[in-house]
Amino acid sequence: MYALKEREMIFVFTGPHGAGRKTVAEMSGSTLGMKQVISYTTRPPKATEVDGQDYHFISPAQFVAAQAANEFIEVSTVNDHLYGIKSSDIEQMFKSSGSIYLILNRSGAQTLKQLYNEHVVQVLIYADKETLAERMRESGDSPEVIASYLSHYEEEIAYRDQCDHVFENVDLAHTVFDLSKTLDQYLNRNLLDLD
Ligand SMILES: Nc1ncnc2c1ncn2[C@@H]1O[C@H](COP(=O)(O)OP(=O)(O)OP(=O)(O)O)[C@@H](O)[C@H]1O
Ligand SMILES: Nc1nc2c(ncn2[C@@H]2O[C@H](COP(=O)(O)O)[C@@H](O)[C@H]2O)c(=O)[nH]1
Repeated sequence: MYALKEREMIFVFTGPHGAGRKTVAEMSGSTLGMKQVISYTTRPPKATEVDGQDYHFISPAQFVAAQAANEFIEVSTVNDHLYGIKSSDIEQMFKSSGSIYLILNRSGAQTLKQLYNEHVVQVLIYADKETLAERMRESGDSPEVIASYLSHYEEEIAYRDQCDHVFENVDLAHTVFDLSKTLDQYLNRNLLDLD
């Protein structure tokens, strides 16, 4: 496992599927100069997804081989598909950025917190169930896919009590503004510590 240096920070975005975690994390991330660590998954790519950008899409056999070689620091199964993060990718990202972010479900967030403790800031992004269903319908998900994602809603929302910050994402610009301001405090705190 990669040992973090004193001022290195990991921001973990969690919350229910479709809440806008990816959208707000990318927007705040680019403003604040944070890099995303991309997960590996055995889930097939959606029409709009790009390999290496949204996920590293790999076969179940490739995933199992990487797991057997102890390459993942965290693995999760969602809707029968495997997801994981490689320790080497975290180390690589820290070579070019003092802080990184990941988008994970609650089990992934929990594992990162256990592994890296005070270096991890957990941020929960949410919207109400009907808003999420509407967003998923708009992006072309079938009723079955929507139902299967929403079946995790309560479980993901219940994690809010263990998160450092919680944002309801209704107005996108508003969420990104508040989020960036909050995360900037952690980054500035580290800069001040350097003085
Ligand atoms: N505040 C918002 N208002 C309306 N639509 C939004 C808002 N935030 C995000 N969206 C849209 O909702 C959809 C889901 O957003 P996003 O992919 O960022 O969610 P996510 O939580 O990362 O979910 P996923 O697990 O699908 O990656 C996208 O089409 C995005 O453009
Ligand atoms: N614990 C982990 N969760 C992950 C990882 N990569 C993504 N995710 C989360 O899984 C669900 C499903 O993702 P989807 O893209 O298929 O909708 C979602 O909550 C992701 O944030 C990971 O490496 N570990």
